[in-house]
Amino acid sequence: MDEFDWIARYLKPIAPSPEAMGLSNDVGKLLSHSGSVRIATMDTLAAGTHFLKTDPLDLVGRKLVRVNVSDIISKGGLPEQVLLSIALPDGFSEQEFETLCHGIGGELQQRGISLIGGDTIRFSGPLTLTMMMTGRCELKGPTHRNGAKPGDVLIVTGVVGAGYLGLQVARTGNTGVYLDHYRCPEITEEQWAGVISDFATSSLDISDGLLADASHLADASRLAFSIDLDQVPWAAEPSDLEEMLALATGGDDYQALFTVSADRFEKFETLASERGLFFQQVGSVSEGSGVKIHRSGVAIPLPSVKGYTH
Ligand SMILES: Nc1ncnc2c1ncn2[C@@H]1O[C@H](COP(=O)(O)OP(=O)(O)O)[C@@H](O)[C@H]1O
Ligand SMILES: Cc1ncc(C[n+]2csc(CCOP(=O)(O)OP(=O)(O)O)c2C)c(N)n1
Ligand SMILES: [Mg+2]
Repeated sequence: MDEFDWIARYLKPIAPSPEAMGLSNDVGKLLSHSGSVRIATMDTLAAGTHFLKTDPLDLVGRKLVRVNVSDIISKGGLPEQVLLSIALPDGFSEQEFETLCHGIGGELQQRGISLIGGDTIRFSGPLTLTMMMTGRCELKGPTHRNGAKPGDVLIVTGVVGAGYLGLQVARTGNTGVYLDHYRCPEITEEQWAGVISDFATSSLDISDGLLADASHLADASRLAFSIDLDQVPWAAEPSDLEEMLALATGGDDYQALFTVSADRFEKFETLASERGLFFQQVGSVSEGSGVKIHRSGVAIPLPSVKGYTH
Protein backbone atom coordinates (compact mmCIF):
# COMPACT_ATOMS: atom_id res chain seq x y z
CA MET A 1 0.00 0.00 0.00
CA ASP A 2 1.55 3.34 -1.00
CA GLU A 3 0.79 6.88 0.07
CA PHE A 4 -1.63 7.43 -2.83
CA ASP A 5 -3.83 4.57 -1.66
CA TRP A 6 -3.89 5.95 1.87
CA ILE A 7 -4.79 9.43 0.61
CA ALA A 8 -7.60 7.99 -1.48
CA ARG A 9 -8.89 5.74 1.28
CA TYR A 10 -8.64 7.92 4.36
CA LEU A 11 -8.14 11.54 3.33
CA LYS A 12 -10.52 11.90 0.37
CA PRO A 13 -13.51 10.84 2.49
CA ILE A 14 -12.75 13.57 5.03
CA ALA A 15 -12.33 16.20 2.30
CA PRO A 16 -15.83 16.34 0.74
CA SER A 17 -16.03 20.09 -0.02
CA PRO A 18 -16.12 21.15 -3.70
CA GLU A 19 -13.02 23.28 -3.04
CA ALA A 20 -11.02 20.11 -2.30
CA MET A 21 -11.81 18.80 -5.81
CA GLY A 22 -11.54 15.27 -4.47
CA LEU A 23 -7.89 15.87 -3.52
CA SER A 24 -7.11 15.10 -7.14
CA ASN A 25 -6.11 18.43 -8.62
CA ASP A 26 -2.77 19.18 -6.89
CA VAL A 27 -4.20 22.36 -5.44
CA GLY A 28 -7.29 23.24 -3.42
CA LYS A 29 -9.46 26.33 -3.90
CA LEU A 30 -9.51 28.97 -1.17
CA LEU A 31 -12.87 30.58 -0.48
CA SER A 32 -13.05 34.29 -1.10
CA HIS A 33 -15.59 36.68 0.35
CA SER A 34 -16.34 40.31 0.10
CA GLY A 35 -17.25 42.00 3.34
CA SER A 36 -14.77 40.16 5.54
CA VAL A 37 -11.04 39.77 6.00
CA ARG A 38 -9.46 36.34 5.57
CA ILE A 39 -6.89 35.20 8.11
CA ALA A 40 -4.67 32.14 8.34
CA THR A 41 -2.67 30.34 11.00
CA MET A 42 -0.56 27.21 11.26
CA ASP A 43 0.35 24.91 14.11
CA THR A 44 2.52 21.84 14.28
CA LEU A 45 2.08 18.97 16.72
CA ALA A 46 5.04 16.60 17.04
CA ALA A 47 5.09 13.35 19.04
CA GLY A 48 7.20 13.80 22.15
CA THR A 49 6.91 17.61 22.05
CA HIS A 50 3.17 18.33 21.91
CA PHE A 51 1.65 14.93 22.62
CA LEU A 52 2.82 11.56 23.88
CA LYS A 53 3.47 8.60 21.62
CA THR A 54 0.95 6.68 23.75
CA ASP A 55 -1.88 9.21 23.21
CA PRO A 56 -4.84 7.81 21.22
CA LEU A 57 -4.38 8.92 17.61
CA ASP A 58 -7.96 10.03 17.05
CA LEU A 59 -7.53 12.49 19.94
CA VAL A 60 -4.20 13.68 18.52
CA GLY A 61 -6.09 14.41 15.30
CA ARG A 62 -8.78 16.32 17.17
CA LYS A 63 -6.18 18.28 19.14
CA LEU A 64 -4.46 19.31 15.90
CA VAL A 65 -7.71 20.86 14.66
CA ARG A 66 -8.53 22.46 18.01
CA VAL A 67 -5.21 24.21 18.59
CA ASN A 68 -5.62 25.89 15.22
CA VAL A 69 -9.27 26.80 15.84
CA SER A 70 -8.18 28.29 19.17
CA ASP A 71 -5.82 30.68 17.36
CA ILE A 72 -8.53 31.81 14.93
CA ILE A 73 -11.28 32.31 17.53
CA SER A 74 -9.01 34.16 19.95
CA LYS A 75 -8.32 36.71 17.22
CA GLY A 76 -12.05 37.21 16.61
CA GLY A 77 -12.34 34.97 13.53
CA LEU A 78 -14.30 31.90 12.45
CA PRO A 79 -12.44 28.92 10.98
CA GLU A 80 -13.10 27.83 7.39
CA GLN A 81 -10.58 25.69 5.52
CA VAL A 82 -7.43 23.68 6.22
CA LEU A 83 -4.32 22.31 4.55
CA LEU A 84 -2.73 19.36 6.30
CA SER A 85 0.83 18.04 6.34
CA ILE A 86 1.36 14.55 7.74
CA ALA A 87 4.91 13.28 8.32
CA LEU A 88 4.64 9.62 9.30
CA PRO A 89 7.33 7.75 11.21
CA ASP A 90 8.66 4.55 9.67
CA GLY A 91 6.42 1.67 10.66
CA PHE A 92 3.24 3.75 11.10
CA SER A 93 0.47 1.31 10.22
CA GLU A 94 -2.55 1.71 7.98
CA GLN A 95 -4.81 1.16 11.00
CA GLU A 96 -3.04 3.99 12.86
CA PHE A 97 -3.42 6.24 9.83
CA GLU A 98 -7.12 5.46 9.65
CA THR A 99 -7.59 6.31 13.35
CA LEU A 100 -5.70 9.58 13.00
CA CYS A 101 -7.73 10.61 9.93
CA HIS A 102 -10.93 9.63 11.71
CA GLY A 103 -10.14 12.06 14.54
CA ILE A 104 -9.16 14.88 12.21
CA GLY A 105 -12.17 14.32 9.95
CA GLY A 106 -14.64 14.09 12.82
CA GLU A 107 -13.46 17.31 14.40
CA LEU A 108 -13.45 19.17 11.07
CA GLN A 109 -16.94 17.97 10.26
CA GLN A 110 -18.35 18.94 13.66
CA ARG A 111 -16.95 22.43 13.24
CA GLY A 112 -17.91 22.84 9.58
CA ILE A 113 -14.29 23.24 8.47
CA SER A 114 -13.13 21.88 5.08
CA LEU A 115 -9.91 20.01 4.32
CA ILE A 116 -8.79 21.10 0.84
CA GLY A 117 -5.33 19.58 0.43
CA GLY A 118 -2.02 18.84 1.99
CA ASP A 119 1.04 16.64 1.85
CA THR A 120 1.95 13.23 3.20
CA ILE A 121 5.46 11.86 3.69
CA ARG A 122 7.20 9.08 5.54
CA PHE A 123 10.44 9.77 7.38
CA SER A 124 12.60 8.51 10.24
CA GLY A 125 11.42 11.13 12.75
CA PRO A 126 8.43 11.19 15.12
CA LEU A 127 4.83 11.64 13.90
CA THR A 128 4.64 15.33 12.96
CA LEU A 129 1.39 17.00 11.94
CA THR A 130 1.08 20.51 10.58
CA MET A 131 -2.23 22.19 9.89
CA MET A 132 -2.71 25.49 8.12
CA MET A 133 -6.15 26.92 8.86
CA THR A 134 -7.92 29.84 7.25
CA GLY A 135 -10.69 31.86 8.81
CA ARG A 136 -12.70 34.99 8.27
CA CYS A 137 -13.26 37.98 10.47
CA GLU A 138 -14.91 41.39 10.35
CA LEU A 139 -13.61 43.98 7.86
CA LYS A 140 -11.53 45.69 10.56
CA GLY A 141 -9.42 42.50 10.63
CA PRO A 142 -8.17 40.30 13.48
CA THR A 143 -7.62 41.75 16.93
CA HIS A 144 -4.00 42.67 17.64
CA ARG A 145 -1.67 42.03 20.54
CA ASN A 146 -0.81 45.67 20.86
CA GLY A 147 -4.17 47.36 21.31
CA ALA A 148 -4.54 47.28 25.11
CA LYS A 149 -5.01 50.64 26.86
CA PRO A 150 -4.43 51.72 30.47
CA GLY A 151 -7.56 50.96 32.49
CA ASP A 152 -8.58 47.94 30.38
CA VAL A 153 -9.64 44.79 32.20
CA LEU A 154 -8.01 41.44 31.46
CA ILE A 155 -10.33 38.52 30.71
CA VAL A 156 -9.84 34.77 30.37
CA THR A 157 -12.53 32.58 28.77
CA GLY A 158 -12.00 29.31 30.62
CA VAL A 159 -10.04 27.48 33.27
CA VAL A 160 -6.25 27.65 33.47
CA GLY A 161 -3.92 24.73 34.19
CA ALA A 162 -5.90 21.71 32.92
CA GLY A 163 -3.35 20.93 30.20
CA TYR A 164 -0.48 21.12 32.66
CA LEU A 165 -2.28 18.85 35.16
CA GLY A 166 -3.13 16.43 32.35
CA LEU A 167 0.48 16.14 31.26
CA GLN A 168 1.51 15.32 34.84
CA VAL A 169 -1.24 12.67 34.98
CA ALA A 170 -0.19 11.24 31.61
CA ARG A 171 3.42 10.94 32.73
CA THR A 172 2.39 8.85 35.73
CA GLY A 173 0.15 6.62 33.62
CA ASN A 174 -3.07 7.64 35.39
CA THR A 175 -6.35 8.77 33.78
CA GLY A 176 -9.01 11.40 34.43
CA VAL A 177 -10.51 14.67 33.29
CA TYR A 178 -7.21 16.55 33.09
CA LEU A 179 -5.72 13.84 30.93
CA ASP A 180 -8.67 14.28 28.57
CA HIS A 181 -7.95 18.01 28.34
CA TYR A 182 -4.25 17.40 27.70
CA ARG A 183 -5.00 14.95 24.93
CA CYS A 184 -7.85 16.92 23.38
CA PRO A 185 -8.24 20.39 24.92
CA GLU A 186 -11.54 22.10 25.69
CA ILE A 187 -11.00 25.28 23.70
CA THR A 188 -12.67 28.68 23.65
CA GLU A 189 -16.21 28.29 22.33
CA GLU A 190 -16.81 29.48 18.79
CA GLN A 191 -19.44 31.97 20.02
CA TRP A 192 -16.62 33.98 21.55
CA ALA A 193 -15.32 34.99 18.12
CA GLY A 194 -17.93 37.70 17.56
CA VAL A 195 -17.67 39.00 21.13
CA ILE A 196 -13.86 39.18 20.94
CA SER A 197 -14.04 40.89 17.58
CA ASP A 198 -16.48 43.44 18.96
CA PHE A 199 -14.94 44.09 22.38
CA ALA A 200 -11.30 42.98 22.65
CA THR A 201 -8.67 45.72 22.46
CA SER A 202 -5.93 43.03 22.42
CA SER A 203 -6.11 39.23 22.40
CA LEU A 204 -4.41 35.87 21.90
CA ASP A 205 -4.87 32.30 23.01
CA ILE A 206 -3.02 30.83 25.99
CA SER A 207 -0.78 28.08 24.64
CA ASP A 208 2.56 28.78 26.31
CA GLY A 209 1.15 29.65 29.76
CA LEU A 210 -1.00 32.38 31.33
CA LEU A 211 1.97 34.46 32.50
CA ALA A 212 3.94 34.05 29.27
CA ASP A 213 0.99 34.90 27.05
CA ALA A 214 -0.10 37.83 29.24
CA SER A 215 3.41 39.16 28.91
CA HIS A 216 3.15 38.87 25.12
CA LEU A 217 0.15 41.22 25.26
CA ALA A 218 1.86 43.51 27.79
CA ASP A 219 5.05 43.77 25.74
CA ALA A 220 3.24 44.35 22.45
CA SER A 221 0.98 46.98 24.04
CA ARG A 222 3.94 48.52 25.95
CA LEU A 223 1.94 48.49 29.16
CA ALA A 224 1.85 46.68 32.50
CA PHE A 225 -0.56 43.76 32.96
CA SER A 226 -1.40 43.05 36.55
CA ILE A 227 -2.92 39.64 37.38
CA ASP A 228 -4.67 38.76 40.64
CA LEU A 229 -3.85 35.06 41.07
CA ASP A 230 -6.83 34.63 43.38
CA GLN A 231 -9.17 35.68 40.55
CA VAL A 232 -7.86 33.12 38.06
CA PRO A 233 -10.27 30.21 37.45
CA TRP A 234 -7.78 27.40 38.12
CA ALA A 235 -8.61 23.98 36.68
CA ALA A 236 -8.07 22.58 40.19
CA GLU A 237 -7.60 24.48 43.45
CA PRO A 238 -3.82 24.68 43.89
CA SER A 239 -2.52 23.42 47.24
CA ASP A 240 0.12 26.14 47.54
CA LEU A 241 1.70 29.05 45.69
CA GLU A 242 4.23 26.81 43.98
CA GLU A 243 1.47 24.73 42.43
CA MET A 244 -0.50 27.86 41.51
CA LEU A 245 2.52 29.18 39.63
CA ALA A 246 2.92 25.82 37.88
CA LEU A 247 -0.67 26.10 36.63
CA ALA A 248 -0.02 29.70 35.55
CA THR A 249 3.05 28.74 33.52
CA GLY A 250 2.32 25.19 32.29
CA GLY A 251 0.52 26.14 29.06
CA ASP A 252 -1.66 23.98 26.79
CA ASP A 253 -4.74 25.90 27.99
CA TYR A 254 -6.12 27.01 24.61
CA GLN A 255 -8.40 29.59 26.17
CA ALA A 256 -8.60 33.19 24.97
CA LEU A 257 -6.92 35.97 26.95
CA PHE A 258 -7.97 39.49 26.04
CA THR A 259 -8.48 43.03 27.23
CA VAL A 260 -11.70 45.05 27.23
CA SER A 261 -11.94 48.76 27.94
CA ALA A 262 -13.44 49.49 31.37
CA ASP A 263 -16.21 51.70 29.96
CA ARG A 264 -17.47 48.90 27.69
CA PHE A 265 -17.12 46.18 30.30
CA GLU A 266 -20.74 46.25 31.44
CA LYS A 267 -21.98 45.83 27.88
CA PHE A 268 -19.47 43.05 27.35
CA GLU A 269 -20.58 41.28 30.51
CA THR A 270 -24.26 41.48 29.49
CA LEU A 271 -23.59 40.07 26.03
CA ALA A 272 -21.40 37.24 27.33
CA SER A 273 -23.93 36.20 29.94
CA GLU A 274 -26.83 36.46 27.45
CA ARG A 275 -24.94 33.98 25.31
CA GLY A 276 -24.11 31.75 28.28
CA LEU A 277 -20.37 32.30 27.84
CA PHE A 278 -18.16 31.78 30.89
CA PHE A 279 -15.39 34.29 31.56
CA GLN A 280 -13.43 35.66 34.45
CA GLN A 281 -11.80 39.03 34.99
CA VAL A 282 -8.27 38.18 36.13
CA GLY A 283 -6.47 41.50 36.04
CA SER A 284 -6.08 44.97 34.62
CA VAL A 285 -3.85 47.11 32.47
CA SER A 286 -1.89 50.18 33.56
CA GLU A 287 1.06 52.38 32.56
CA GLY A 288 4.35 50.53 33.00
CA SER A 289 5.74 47.34 31.54
CA GLY A 290 5.56 43.56 31.84
CA VAL A 291 3.39 41.20 33.83
CA LYS A 292 2.93 41.66 37.56
CA ILE A 293 1.20 39.13 39.80
CA HIS A 294 -0.38 39.55 43.21
CA ARG A 295 -2.72 37.87 45.69
CA SER A 296 -5.19 40.11 47.50
CA GLY A 297 -3.04 43.14 46.82
CA VAL A 298 0.24 41.54 47.95
CA ALA A 299 2.84 41.43 45.17
CA ILE A 300 4.29 38.00 44.35
CA PRO A 301 7.70 37.72 42.65
CA LEU A 302 7.42 36.41 39.09
CA PRO A 303 8.76 32.88 38.56
CA SER A 304 11.95 32.75 36.49
CA VAL A 305 10.13 30.82 33.75
CA LYS A 306 6.79 32.35 32.67
CA GLY A 307 5.82 29.62 30.23
CA TYR A 308 6.81 27.05 27.69
CA THR A 309 9.55 27.84 25.19
CA HIS A 310 10.85 25.49 22.52
N1 LIG B 1 -2.23 15.01 4.42
C1 LIG B 1 -3.02 15.39 3.40
N2 LIG B 1 -4.19 16.00 3.65
C2 LIG B 1 -4.98 16.41 2.67
N3 LIG B 1 -4.71 16.25 1.38
C3 LIG B 1 -3.55 15.66 1.07
C4 LIG B 1 -2.65 15.19 2.06
N4 LIG B 1 -1.59 14.63 1.45
C5 LIG B 1 -1.81 14.78 0.13
N5 LIG B 1 -2.99 15.40 -0.11
C6 LIG B 1 -3.60 15.76 -1.38
O1 LIG B 1 -3.54 14.62 -2.23
C7 LIG B 1 -3.17 15.00 -3.56
C8 LIG B 1 -1.90 14.26 -3.94
O2 LIG B 1 -0.89 14.63 -3.02
P1 LIG B 1 0.62 14.26 -3.24
O3 LIG B 1 0.71 12.87 -3.73
O4 LIG B 1 1.35 14.62 -2.00
O5 LIG B 1 1.00 15.24 -4.39
P2 LIG B 1 2.48 15.67 -4.76
O6 LIG B 1 3.08 14.44 -5.38
O7 LIG B 1 2.22 16.82 -5.67
O8 LIG B 1 3.15 16.06 -3.45
C9 LIG B 1 -3.01 16.53 -3.53
O9 LIG B 1 -4.22 17.11 -3.98
C10 LIG B 1 -2.80 16.86 -2.09
O10 LIG B 1 -3.29 18.16 -1.78
C1 LIG C 1 4.99 15.60 25.67
C2 LIG C 1 4.73 17.05 25.99
N1 LIG C 1 5.66 17.77 26.65
C3 LIG C 1 5.41 19.07 26.92
C4 LIG C 1 4.22 19.66 26.56
C5 LIG C 1 3.94 21.11 26.91
N2 LIG C 1 4.00 21.95 25.74
C6 LIG C 1 4.57 21.60 24.60
S1 LIG C 1 4.47 22.80 23.41
C7 LIG C 1 3.66 23.85 24.48
C8 LIG C 1 3.28 25.26 24.10
C9 LIG C 1 2.40 25.35 22.91
O1 LIG C 1 3.04 24.85 21.76
P1 LIG C 1 3.48 25.80 20.56
O2 LIG C 1 4.02 24.94 19.49
O3 LIG C 1 4.34 26.90 21.07
O4 LIG C 1 2.05 26.32 20.17
P2 LIG C 1 1.64 27.76 19.67
O5 LIG C 1 2.09 28.73 20.73
O6 LIG C 1 2.37 27.93 18.38
O7 LIG C 1 0.16 27.66 19.52
C10 LIG C 1 3.47 23.25 25.71
C11 LIG C 1 2.80 23.88 26.87
C12 LIG C 1 3.30 18.88 25.86
N3 LIG C 1 2.14 19.38 25.40
N4 LIG C 1 3.56 17.58 25.61
MG1 LIG D 1 4.26 28.77 18.25
